[in-house]
Amino acid sequence: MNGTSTKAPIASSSSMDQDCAVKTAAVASENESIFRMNSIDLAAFGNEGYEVRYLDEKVGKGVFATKKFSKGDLVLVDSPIVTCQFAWNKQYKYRACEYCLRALETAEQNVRRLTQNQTLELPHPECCETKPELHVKCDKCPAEYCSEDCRRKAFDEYHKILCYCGEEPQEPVRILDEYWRKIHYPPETGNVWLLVKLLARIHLDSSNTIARRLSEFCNSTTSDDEELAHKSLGEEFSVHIHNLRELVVNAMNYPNVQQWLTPEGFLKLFVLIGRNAQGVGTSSFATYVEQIEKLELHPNEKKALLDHIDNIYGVIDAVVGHFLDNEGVALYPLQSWVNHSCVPNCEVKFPNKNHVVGLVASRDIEAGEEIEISYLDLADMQRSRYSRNKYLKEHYLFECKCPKCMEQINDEEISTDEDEDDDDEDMSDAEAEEDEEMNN
Ligand SMILES: C[S@@+](CC[C@H](N)C(=O)[O-])C[C@H]1O[C@@H](n2cnc3c(N)ncnc32)[C@H](O)[C@@H]1O
Repeated sequence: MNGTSTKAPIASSSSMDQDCAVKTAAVASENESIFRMNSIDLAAFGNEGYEVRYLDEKVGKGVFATKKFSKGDLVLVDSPIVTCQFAWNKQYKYRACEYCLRALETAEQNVRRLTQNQTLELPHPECCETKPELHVKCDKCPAEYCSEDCRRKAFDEYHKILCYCGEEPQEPVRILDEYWRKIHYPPETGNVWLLVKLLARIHLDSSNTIARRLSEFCNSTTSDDEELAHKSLGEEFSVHIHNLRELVVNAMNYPNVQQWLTPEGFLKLFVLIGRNAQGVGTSSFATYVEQIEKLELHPNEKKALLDHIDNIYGVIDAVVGHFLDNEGVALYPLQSWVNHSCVPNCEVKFPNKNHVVGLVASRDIEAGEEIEISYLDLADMQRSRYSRNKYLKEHYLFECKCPKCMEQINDEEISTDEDEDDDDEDMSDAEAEEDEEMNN
């Protein structure tokens, strides 16, 4: 799922056989030795409001409402296995909790940085939810956390083996970080750190729970009928994938993760993340604005306040454009089973202002309907059917059959200008260096 957007639907829920609920799915393809899907007790993932069903070989699993939801209801909440901030977002000093991505700047610090105006003042400071008094740092590296709880969880789950432990430029994880930034320019949609953190978690997890969970994600690099191949299998990526693997091997060469360090295993893990990860976004200013909107003030005062906020957004737009939030990516055990539609019934939100994801009904949903989100961001959703599906095929290995795509099925097969920008995440070394210099 892209950026801070989401994923969208599958076959329209109405066309789905509502009796197709299979509570236990064994859907491994024979040759997927590394990631063989175990039998999953899908019923175990049920909840009061939804259940997970196995649909068919092509689509795999999906999540279905078991009760009626009204527009605005929170349908599902999930916490990730791993989260990481985008490399460039961090490089540009967007301060977020290393564990949960909660914004660490106060709203005022946030707008001062984004507007490059160090004298800007925000009224009603009580509306800022940032709690600097709770923030803690790693003893050895620059990692910052929103609370002692996040610091401890990060340390136990992965940080004890990923901490920079100093500023040595030859540190394998630093080299990997620099290489990633050189080949992956904003807007970022993924991060090799998610993969590294995942390997660290597997290495440190004596109960093998993480490795088992990994086997539950769809992970093949081609579609079932082998007609569609993931974009990262393309020739233009082969050198980068080769180099990234070597750098990850240097950093993470632990005996119990070897199966994911072979060329085949690494590629599968890379594609697994691409097909299943969800963008996460947090912002202390946006949270502040939400609280401001709830204030009960005299109408004139409220209007003046909202005008002031509008002006600030205008300046931010002129200075940093859309590069507004702390942004990153996370891998969710349950939310990643929600399929895509170009006319989704749920929106992805972050109700706790951190990496906890919530799906909120964007319209009324009937019991039995499939829960669907959009894997495309708002701008991409406006593209032609051809453009939307080009992206979905290359990144998610399916062609969308949602009502909107079916309605547009006879439209001319034309791409929009944005298609040409599809590879904008890939940057030449020269561009990256130039940008890094600007940043320093
Ligand atoms: C994040 S996973 C969603 C859950 C997935 N169905 C599973 O079984 O784990 C994304 C993958 O689900 C499948 N998928 C999602 N939406 C789909 C749709 N509208 N039509 C067909 N396949 C879809 C694609 O294989 C895609 O790469």
